[in-house]
Amino acid sequence: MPTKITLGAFHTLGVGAKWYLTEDPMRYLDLQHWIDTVKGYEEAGLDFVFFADSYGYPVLHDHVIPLAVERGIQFPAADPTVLLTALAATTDRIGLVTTVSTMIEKPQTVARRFATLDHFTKGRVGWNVVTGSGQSASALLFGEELTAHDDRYARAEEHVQLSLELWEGSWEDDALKVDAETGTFTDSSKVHEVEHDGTFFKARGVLTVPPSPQRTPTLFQAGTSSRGRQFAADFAEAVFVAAEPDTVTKQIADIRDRLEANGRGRDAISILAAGTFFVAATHEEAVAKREAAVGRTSLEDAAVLYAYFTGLDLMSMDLDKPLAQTNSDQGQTNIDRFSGKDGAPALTVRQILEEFQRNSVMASPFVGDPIEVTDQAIAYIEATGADGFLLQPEVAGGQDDFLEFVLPELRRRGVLNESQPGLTLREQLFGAGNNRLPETHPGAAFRKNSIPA
Ligand SMILES: Cc1cc2nc3c(=O)[nH]c(=O)nc-3n(C[C@H](O)[C@H](O)[C@H](O)COP(=O)(O)O)c2cc1C
Repeated sequence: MPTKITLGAFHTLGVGAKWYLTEDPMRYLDLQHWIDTVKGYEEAGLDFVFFADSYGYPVLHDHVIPLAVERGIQFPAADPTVLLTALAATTDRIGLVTTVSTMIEKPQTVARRFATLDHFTKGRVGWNVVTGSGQSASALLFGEELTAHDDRYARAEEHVQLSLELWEGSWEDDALKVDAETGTFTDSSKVHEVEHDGTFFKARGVLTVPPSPQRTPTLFQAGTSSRGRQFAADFAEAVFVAAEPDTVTKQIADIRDRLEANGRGRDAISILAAGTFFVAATHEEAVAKREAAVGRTSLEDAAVLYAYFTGLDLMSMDLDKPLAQTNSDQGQTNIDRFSGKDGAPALTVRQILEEFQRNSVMASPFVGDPIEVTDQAIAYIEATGADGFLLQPEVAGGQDDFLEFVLPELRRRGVLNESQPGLTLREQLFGAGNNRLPETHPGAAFRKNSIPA
């Protein structure tokens, strides 16, 4: 068990899956709603809030699936990087993490935006690096061919390498002078042009944003395919996983083995398991909440959702047989999850649809009274080797239940990684003083000076 459990809250800037059960489905476009929500998380003591993002939406046979548009399934969604500046201004200790895919924008753009956000947040920003869910849609939107799954990771690798070089290698720590007497703004001998001539990107020049508190934003990652886990072990500092406990345990052990092989140390990544919580004063009330949140997802809706994550059309397959296709350039995690890999049984197409109806891409929820669920949560952390939870939103409870019932009990037991004022996000995850990438991270090799972090 980690010394302390880390907690984050998951959101998207999209309409929620069960929007029809909520009072105000459009509040996701209301800035004040997010300011109030995230302020509430900060006051409750969460370590970070995470906004998932993608340019994608459900597509089959090169066209948006009409049912996705009609029912609001992974569609529509707005851009969360724009939201982070407002949250930077209205919070002062919670970590602010969002996704930018390495498939859309160039490293130069991403590096500049996150360096700016790192200043505005005083070092509280994190970048969730993904190769992108809903890839068919975003490839079509940008007028490109769909890039093969593992090639997307090759591009992600080069993207992050160049971004790291821009963040860590452009400016020496003491390059900025701002000396009005001499009129010297920057010591030009301490600003270096980055040169890169790669397969996917080319660059010669400098990052124009002066050094920020973390330099490199805290790097998150979320794809758990085999290629994704290697990418995590190479670059990530925090990873999101979402699967049943046995699978999560194997994924975590695998990521930590790969970390060790890379010389980064088994604890170099904070692994956060996506968790859905239905908690109430009594067990029975909690079960009733869970039932109330099951929603009206039809098998057709579930198939749309599955197509979004995998590109596979389950409705065209034999419902009583296992998946007719087990490779997809769209996303491998939710195929591997059901196709008998890692010792788990292969599910039939009907069982997969039913599982997506119930839990979508998430694992089964925690359900019970506050003591039961706190015990379950701690047992989960001990069994899987995860470092904490990424709390999922739910219409009938979810994060609110967790904050009301579980958080106080975890706090009473002294197992929380209490969020501290004045720390960067990296320090929040790895302890005070760790505001910069550790020397064992590949990004450290780009530093031009030897001033310790
Ligand atoms: C908790 C969690 C959050 C995720 N957030 C995003 C996201 O914001 N954007 C995205 O494109 N993919 C996100 N993913 C990952 C995708 O589901 C998908 O696995 C990945 O983009 C494709 O890589 P893979 O083939 O290695 O799975 C998330 C996954 C998890 C478990």
